[in-house]
Amino acid sequence: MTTETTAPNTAATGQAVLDARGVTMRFGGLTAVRNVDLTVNSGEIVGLIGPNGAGKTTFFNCLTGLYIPTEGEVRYKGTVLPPKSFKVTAAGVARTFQNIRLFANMTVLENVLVGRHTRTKEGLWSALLRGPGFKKAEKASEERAMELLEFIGLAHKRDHLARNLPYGEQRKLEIARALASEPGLLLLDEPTAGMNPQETRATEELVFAIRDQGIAVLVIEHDMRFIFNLCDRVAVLVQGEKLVEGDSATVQGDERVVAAYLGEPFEGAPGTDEITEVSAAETHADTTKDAAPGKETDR
Ligand SMILES: Nc1ncnc2c1ncn2[C@@H]1O[C@H](COP(=O)(O)OP(=O)(O)OP(=O)(O)O)[C@@H](O)[C@H]1O
Repeated sequence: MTTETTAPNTAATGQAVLDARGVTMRFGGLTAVRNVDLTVNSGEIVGLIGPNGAGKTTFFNCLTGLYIPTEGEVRYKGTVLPPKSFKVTAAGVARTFQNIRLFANMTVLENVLVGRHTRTKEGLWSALLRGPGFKKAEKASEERAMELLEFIGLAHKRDHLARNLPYGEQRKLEIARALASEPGLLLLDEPTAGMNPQETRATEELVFAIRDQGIAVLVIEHDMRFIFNLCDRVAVLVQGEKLVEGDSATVQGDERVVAAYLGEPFEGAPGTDEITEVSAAETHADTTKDAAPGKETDR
């Protein structure tokens, strides 16, 4: 695989913005995420990759308060995040979803304004009475929303209904809505899914521009070219466990990553201990059966 580093990271990387420690998420008997540590520092773009069902989205959900992890702790700028998604957003962590979740019958501008609700202080009465405080806040919010629409290149479509936008623009609008909450960390879940190569390239530039504005980014994506071009660091999840973490070259050169994607067994693979135990138990059961008196021979 070729990698071109199109936009080297000139932003200063530093303090941990996100610090997830020992995150485990179980659903009944299934451990979807097991003891995962991950740090994202200021100025960084970090990628999270892994085969289907590896636990990437579940991990995102643990970071953003949609799930309360069975074990582990998630800190944003040193403070443990509350287990409620709107509080996580208010704290400074915004996200987009794998499946677009726009308000289809609202305009482009209205969708971005919705994203600002965690940043407006005007109360219910002020909003209902549309008093001077509310009007001032509303004007400021609209100005900021328009700035964001300029930033993502959709200002000219402010009054279009979200449902009428082409797919790639809907994805961009989701990003603008997430940015409207003025996050310090943006989590993107498959931002280029369904995009053509030009749209993917434009998204790459957009993510670099977001990083250059001082927002750290954690991104899940299946498009490896996109990930390896974009990210300062990449973590690989396999069967809920972090297998490898490093810069793009390290991860691309790791045979275990290739093997995990191809579904080939490798030494130390997550789940290997369990598989070995089950095979040993099966062999033991077969041996016992073979040795048992009265065993029928194959005919
Ligand atoms: N709410 C849930 N209840 C039960 N099992 C779940 C739940 N959410 C996810 N899982 C299971 O957890 C595992 C990890 O799923 P997850 O969606 O996090 O993987 P993923 O890496 O994001 O996959 P993909 O790349 O296909 O989106 C899967 O086995 C999935 O079936």
